[in-house]
Amino acid sequence: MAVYTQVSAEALGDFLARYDVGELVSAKGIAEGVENSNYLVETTQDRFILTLYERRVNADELPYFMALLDHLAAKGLSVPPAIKDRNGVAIQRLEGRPACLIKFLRGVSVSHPTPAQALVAGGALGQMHRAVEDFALDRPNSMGAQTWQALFEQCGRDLDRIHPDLYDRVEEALDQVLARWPTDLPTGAIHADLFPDNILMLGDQVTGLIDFYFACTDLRAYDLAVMHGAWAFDSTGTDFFPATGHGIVSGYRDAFELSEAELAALPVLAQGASLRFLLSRAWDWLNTPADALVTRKDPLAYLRRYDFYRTFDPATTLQGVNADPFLA
Ligand SMILES: Nc1ncnc2c1ncn2[C@@H]1O[C@H](COP(=O)(O)OP(=O)(O)O)[C@@H](O)[C@H]1O
Ligand SMILES: N[C@@H](CCOP(=O)(O)O)C(=O)O
Repeated sequence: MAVYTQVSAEALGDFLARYDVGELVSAKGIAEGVENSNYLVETTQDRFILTLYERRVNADELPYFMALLDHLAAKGLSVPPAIKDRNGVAIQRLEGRPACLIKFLRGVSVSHPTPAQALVAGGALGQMHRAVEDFALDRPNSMGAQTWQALFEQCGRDLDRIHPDLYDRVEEALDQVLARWPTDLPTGAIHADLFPDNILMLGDQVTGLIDFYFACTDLRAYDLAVMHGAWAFDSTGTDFFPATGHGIVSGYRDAFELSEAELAALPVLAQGASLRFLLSRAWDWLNTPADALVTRKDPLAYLRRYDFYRTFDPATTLQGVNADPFLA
């Protein structure tokens, strides 16, 4: 459960009084998520999400995220903009943390996406990339390829407390991936964390894209690679579901464009994405206080994905499987 900051009823009542949203009826901490504290807030008028920003979200960067959400919403995408108070202010403070009241979107995130759901989800990413072609703001990727070596060194030999040889494995993998990291592919605003838990769906329809707090300017195809890894495996990273992986890439291509160069780079981008989530999960695994109300995510599930993508990478000597995981 991700509730790092407790919000008292009194503080929440005072906070809501700044808005035209009615009176507080109830507030419940939301179990899902690992980065921020989220509450489902019900008032006499509507439901809202209350987010208090923790950990990796820098308060100075909230205006970028809010501008991106406003831009996407203005283009007709189903994303949740922050509600503005009576003075037009969206970014507030509550219980000592930066906080926003966010539009509630219908839908649920699927745990076992079907190929049909992957197709529409990949399409939603393509629509997002199209919609930001005229988005003017930039934000460097705070979890991008240039940051992985430092995060690896911060984890250090403690990685071997998670799994014997993990330090050596990651060191070698980083050398391999960073040496081949592409720099000449199209860039734009990317979501960078479009896991199934960040897409709300009803049946085979996407009803919302949420959790844009890793959004940044980076390679568009990297966003697709992140999504492929997050959607096309079981949660342990052991079983690969080819039709789901194909659905993500096909849906994206139907909605937007994917050049031959981007397609060719997907294996190394997916390896890099695997290392990115392996490292952030490993850091959290080693540093989350025992009493935190959050479920830590398994770093090794991304070591398995890395091994999978490495096997498919034509640039390595470790081939041996014929099927292409990205194309049908
Ligand atoms: N705008 C929203 N509408 C409906 N539910 C939401 C919304 N934003 C977040 N949620 C719910 O809260 C959960 C956690 O939100 P998320 O932004 O993923 O948290 P975190 O940033 O901590 O990972 C989501 O899985 C979803 O259930
Ligand atoms: N998706 C990341 C962790 C970030 O959590 P989220 O709930 O904000 O998506 C992972 O699975 O490691």
